[in-house]
Amino acid sequence: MSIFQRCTYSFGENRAKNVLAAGPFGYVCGAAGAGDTHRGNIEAFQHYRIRPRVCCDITKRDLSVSIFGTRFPVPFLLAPIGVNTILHPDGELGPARAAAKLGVPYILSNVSSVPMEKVAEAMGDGIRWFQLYPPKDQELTKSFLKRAEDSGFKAIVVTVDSTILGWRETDLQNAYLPFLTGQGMGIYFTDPVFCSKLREAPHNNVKEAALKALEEGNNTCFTWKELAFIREQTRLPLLIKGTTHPDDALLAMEHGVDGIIVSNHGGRQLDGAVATLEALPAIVESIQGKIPIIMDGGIRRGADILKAIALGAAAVLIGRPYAYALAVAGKSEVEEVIKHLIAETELQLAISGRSSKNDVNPSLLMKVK
Ligand SMILES: Cc1cc2nc3c(=O)[nH]c(=O)nc-3n(C[C@H](O)[C@H](O)[C@H](O)COP(=O)(O)O)c2cc1C
Ligand SMILES: CCCCCCC(=O)C(=O)O
Repeated sequence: MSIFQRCTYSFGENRAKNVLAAGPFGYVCGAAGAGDTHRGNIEAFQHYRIRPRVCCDITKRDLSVSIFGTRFPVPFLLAPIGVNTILHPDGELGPARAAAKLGVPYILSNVSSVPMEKVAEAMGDGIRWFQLYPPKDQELTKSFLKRAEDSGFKAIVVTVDSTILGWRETDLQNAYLPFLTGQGMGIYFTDPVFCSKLREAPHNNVKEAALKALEEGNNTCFTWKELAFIREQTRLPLLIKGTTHPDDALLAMEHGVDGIIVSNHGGRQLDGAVATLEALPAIVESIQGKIPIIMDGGIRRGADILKAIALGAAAVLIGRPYAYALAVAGKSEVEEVIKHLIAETELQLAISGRSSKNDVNPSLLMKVK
């Protein structure tokens, strides 16, 4: 089976491929190295099958989940995906508005093409979290965090698996790096601390400004010490995104994080890395329910969402499926993806003989491979 055929309904890669040029399509669909981890994330869901119960009252169904004291209607959020203007002119405003309309939380990428204040304005009361690629400069870190707090973002997600970019062969072949034309720079280029480091305004020399931003994000000396610094700077719930190792999950908790996102960046960073669904149980075991664990990587279907929850995830992130939809027709198509995933997950839950997310536990699954 091709991994191109698993996205919900008709929102998959194929439709995005029809509307995107080779560079942007390769960027979103591509992965690191041979793509083994990207494929592995998706295939891992086939190693588990759902074992439904019957003769259960499934008339009332509740998919809602509470994280950091906020109740979400469904157990998924939209993953941070940067540089959305390569997919659609609305950029991040498309998924942000779709998520807000349907009550699904949206995690805004640090490399958004749209400034975070504009995304916040577009979302109104919609639940939003801010994803940080910790820059080298701590003053810039503080500025990003303050802007996020002032704009009503309710949690900070620090992505820790991408202080250096992976070996992305499709992008290398296409010589494609969208940041150099200023895409994905909406937050950097509007930041006073960042702009004070430049010789001229970013829009007068886009390439130089973008290279400076990439240099900030290329933070190869980021360690637990710098995470502790971030912890001190915000009272918002703090999550790390990008671990698959139980020891790192424990270390993160010791450094005061409030949640873990088990992720390998959709296979875009370390090829050959363990699939996230396979990594999840050991992390659940190590954390012992003390803080919520969210996972992403390969979630394409309602069945995938149920399987991740059964293995201990509090919620999951939807990544590429909404990016493909954005490319096809902007906000309205992102809404369609979200609606389809909600409907499919709810039906899957019911037909499994469960009426609430709280009834979903490892007994729902059978390991088959
Ligand atoms: C085009 C693209 C851009 C991404 N940008 C970011 C980003 O800015 N920050 C981040 O933490 N993760 C980023 N990710 C990773 C996603 O948040 C998520 O971990 C991944 O897409 C999950 O894999 P899946 O899409 O195959 O389900 C990006 C992924 C893609 C496909
Ligand atoms: C400074 C980090 C740039 C990351 C680029 C966006 C991303 O996460 C991805 O393409 O994957």
